[in-house]
Amino acid sequence: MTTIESEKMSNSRVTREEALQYHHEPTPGKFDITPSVPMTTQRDLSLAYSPGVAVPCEAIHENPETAYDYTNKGNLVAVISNGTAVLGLGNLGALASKPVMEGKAVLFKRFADVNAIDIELDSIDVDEIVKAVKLMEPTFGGINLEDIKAPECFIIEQRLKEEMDIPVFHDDQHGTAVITAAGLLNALEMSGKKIEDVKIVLNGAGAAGIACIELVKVMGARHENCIVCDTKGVIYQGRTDGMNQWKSAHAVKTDRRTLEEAMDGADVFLGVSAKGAVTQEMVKRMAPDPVIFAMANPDPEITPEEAHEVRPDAIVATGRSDYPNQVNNVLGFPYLFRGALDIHARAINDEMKIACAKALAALAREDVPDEVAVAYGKKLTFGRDYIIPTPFDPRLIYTIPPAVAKAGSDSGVARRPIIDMERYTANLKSRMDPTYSIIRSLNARARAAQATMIFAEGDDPHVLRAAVAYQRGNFGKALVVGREADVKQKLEAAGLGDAVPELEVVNAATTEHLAEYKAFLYQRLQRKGFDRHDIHRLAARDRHVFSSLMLAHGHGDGLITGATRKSAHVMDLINHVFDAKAEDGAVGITALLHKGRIVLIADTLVHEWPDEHDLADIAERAAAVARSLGLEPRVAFASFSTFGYPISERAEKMHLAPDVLDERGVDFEYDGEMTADVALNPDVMARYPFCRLSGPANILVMPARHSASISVKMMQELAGATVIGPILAGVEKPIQICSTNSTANDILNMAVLAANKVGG
Ligand SMILES: NC(=O)C1=CN([C@@H]2O[C@H](COP(=O)(O)OP(=O)(O)OC[C@H]3O[C@@H](n4cnc5c(N)ncnc54)[C@H](OP(=O)(O)O)[C@@H]3O)[C@@H](O)[C@H]2O)C=CC1
Ligand SMILES: CC(=O)C(=O)O
Ligand SMILES: [Mg+2]
Repeated sequence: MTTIESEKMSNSRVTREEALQYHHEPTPGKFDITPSVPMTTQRDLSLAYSPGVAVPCEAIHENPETAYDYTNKGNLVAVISNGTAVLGLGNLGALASKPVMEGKAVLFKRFADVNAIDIELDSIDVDEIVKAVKLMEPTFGGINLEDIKAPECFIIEQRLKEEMDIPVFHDDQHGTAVITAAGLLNALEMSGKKIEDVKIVLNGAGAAGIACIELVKVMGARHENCIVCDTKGVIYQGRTDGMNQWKSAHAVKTDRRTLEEAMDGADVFLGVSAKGAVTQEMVKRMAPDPVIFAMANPDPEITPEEAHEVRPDAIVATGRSDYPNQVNNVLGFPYLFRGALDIHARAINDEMKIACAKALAALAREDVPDEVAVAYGKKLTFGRDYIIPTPFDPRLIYTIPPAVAKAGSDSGVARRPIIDMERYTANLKSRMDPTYSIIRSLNARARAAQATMIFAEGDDPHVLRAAVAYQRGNFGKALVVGREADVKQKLEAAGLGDAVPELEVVNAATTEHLAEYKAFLYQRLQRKGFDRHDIHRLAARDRHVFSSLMLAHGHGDGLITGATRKSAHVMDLINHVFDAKAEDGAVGITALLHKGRIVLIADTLVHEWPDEHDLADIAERAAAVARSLGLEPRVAFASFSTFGYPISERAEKMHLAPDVLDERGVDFEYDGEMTADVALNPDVMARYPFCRLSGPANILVMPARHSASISVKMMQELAGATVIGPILAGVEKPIQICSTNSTANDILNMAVLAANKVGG
């Protein structure tokens, strides 16, 4: 299987139902707004609203620049569309463009920590749109125009730039042009050609097309070497049909009239037009080592498979995330605005765009760090399948905005230039939520493991959704335990009828291995009061036991269960097949993800009331799990007392546990006992200068299972923390016990964790 095939398979199975469900749950749409200040007391109310709010109002009235200090203006961008060119889908109107605009807003946040709000304007009148956007100037630090069709977009952007004192940036024009320029620089280097010499064909003379060809010409491409086409074919000198001033500027003297003729001998094809606009016949006519950027969304002008079939020597890029070489403005707009906002820019000018393109091109040539390779499940090296950085590259956030900010400062559009670039870069690094990269690494490792996962509870719709997602996400094979008719009916009811033929159902009543399983179980339980009748009942009728038997016999690599029954009960059943008790060394560890932090809580599942030796065992197991997640462990033995005060019989074991680890000579940091605030808050920890932890704890070993479990549930319910686990460590095979209120996504996360254990 080629890289392209495997890469495409891993992500492309997005069904209509999945896309609609993604947009519907947990709440309709793709983002929420949360306050960043306390808003609980009467005093908070007095500060946030009347009378306190009057003070910043007057300050801003006196000095408008202080709006950047006292409001969210400086980190707020409006994503504005009228829906006249929604991706390559055409004029869907303002309302139907909202999912794309919400999506762009989420990408701003995810990739560059820029707050963005979508605004859909129900108008095709240029004057009306200009007026509406201009009136919003006080609110925003920048304006990102999106999916507004040409030629109106050119007039709207130009007028707004002239009339507004904040950056106005039409992403489809300049975002696309910047990324195209970056990709093209590298692709031409690969094919050993010079931009001054190459023959370029551009298909699509709209927002994206005109901006791309202009930037490519600024970079050195010669006017006479560039042929631009639209729906009417080649834009030649003297053409009158379907023309406008922006197209006319790129008309050339030529006899060629069709795209097919234009492609004859071309070195580069740039497509920002529509699905399927390019045929294999056209591609065949291109020059050796052709560069093909088929960037129409959601479907390209020609797929990489089609292009490579007839031209194995082609360097191919698309706008999609499921092929190598994603030339998409997502690599630009988050970082261009981050850099622009951070210097309180008045505009995003050409210097900033060129700096962005050059920085992107340079980043793709750099050695790709292992963490990126792990996240993508393969080593990326500068070459035909890697001419541009991948959108999830964590280096983008601290590489591109500094280049943009510097260019903005040097070219005079900064209200507040960055003085200390090193410090700025360090701030950008710490700005991004580290939990993203951990989750991505877990996913990548799970994909590499290709584990066959047993989903024990095939009668539960959440479990079925997770099993389908596991398989469609290319993590491996999902085996669902249940009755075929029942699984089919539940899948259909969940809107996943098309997944029925994909999932393998294992029915205990009809499996060929039942006799083997029963013999194994009888061997284990015969001296524990179980007769052959009991064994049959357990093996054939209890899906937790049956699934555990499958796992024990290697008929699956990992087991996911517990979504329908209480975990303690499920643990008892699993213990019939595996040695997963406290005395066997089993430990339950739950990961809490909240506000960019990951904290492991242990033991949330197995030890009811551990003594100091058990606590030391738990710490060791948790430290190993932390390392497998890429965290350097810092263990705190949590208590209601800190370093011996107040004295209490209940806290004594927490006080003694570090001594046990001292004796064992372990290779990670630990200390205690201490309260949760000492463990987690560096300022409070600083009151105990002798504390041996070098930073806030990322593992809290709890005094008992009840306190561990209560803490997790409180963080989940009160703080909205994401919970992964409990991860069952210290058991021979990967088993994950979900909770009864798990969502399909929680269950999928558990399967990913189990697959990570299979991968080692
Ligand atoms: N990968 C990326 O990052 C980006 C990709 N795009 C994609 O580029 C495409 C165009 O977007 P945008 O410029 O905003 O839209 P516009 O509506 O502004 O322009 C569309 C242009 O494409 C031309 N066109 C449409 N269909 C064909 C066809 N079959 N053959 C030749 N030309 C055609 C139109 O011709 P005419 O003038 O004759 O009507 C027009 O010139 C979309 O598919 C969009 O998804 C856009 C931005 C970023
Ligand atoms: C990517 C993008 O902005 C588009 O296709 O319109
Ligand atoms: Mg767009």
